[in-house]
Amino acid sequence: MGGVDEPGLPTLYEWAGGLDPLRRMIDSFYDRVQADDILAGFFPGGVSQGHREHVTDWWAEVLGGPTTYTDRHGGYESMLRHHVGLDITPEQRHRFAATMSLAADDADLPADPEFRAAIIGYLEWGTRLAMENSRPGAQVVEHAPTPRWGWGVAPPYQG
Ligand code: HEM
Repeated sequence: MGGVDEPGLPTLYEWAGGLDPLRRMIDSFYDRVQADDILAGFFPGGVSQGHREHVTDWWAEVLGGPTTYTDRHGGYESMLRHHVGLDITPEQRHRFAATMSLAADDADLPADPEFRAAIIGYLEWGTRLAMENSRPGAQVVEHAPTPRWGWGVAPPYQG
């Protein structure tokens, strides 16, 4: 699976342990969101199973796994469309990112600092883009590939 890192490094998807751990993280994340005083309002009636699956597929693809979100769920354009007009505040963005970090713990994702720094980097980037794109009248990038995230400046510590 192609990634943005040097050849020979595992993808973040592989390091995470594949789809099941990511599914556990997203499930726990949305369970927390449903009970959250400032985020629950984005999902009236709760977060559907379909939404949870789509977002899991998005994360898997971004982290270097299968391209299911692009192949079956509409790719970048569909993800973008879901955020336009939400008018996400800085406080909501921060809560979203902090909650995902807790959900990664809940799901027992690898806890090594290099892996966690990489996924928090993606979260910080992604939530800031989502917030900017969600402002009323925002000039959005309408077409783009689904991003691929890598280890960045801290490659995995492999002993
Ligand atoms: C790293 C940051 C983010 C990622 C990866 C992400 C991912 C996604 C994806 C993939 C979808 C579309 C699901 C589908 O195809 O059905 C979606 C929808 C949505 N996201 Fe995000 N999102 C991010 C940030 C945010 C933030 C910061 C908020 C609000 C605080 C938010 C609220 C929503 C809402 C309300 C929907 C639409 C639900 C619906 O109408 O079905 N997202 N998100």
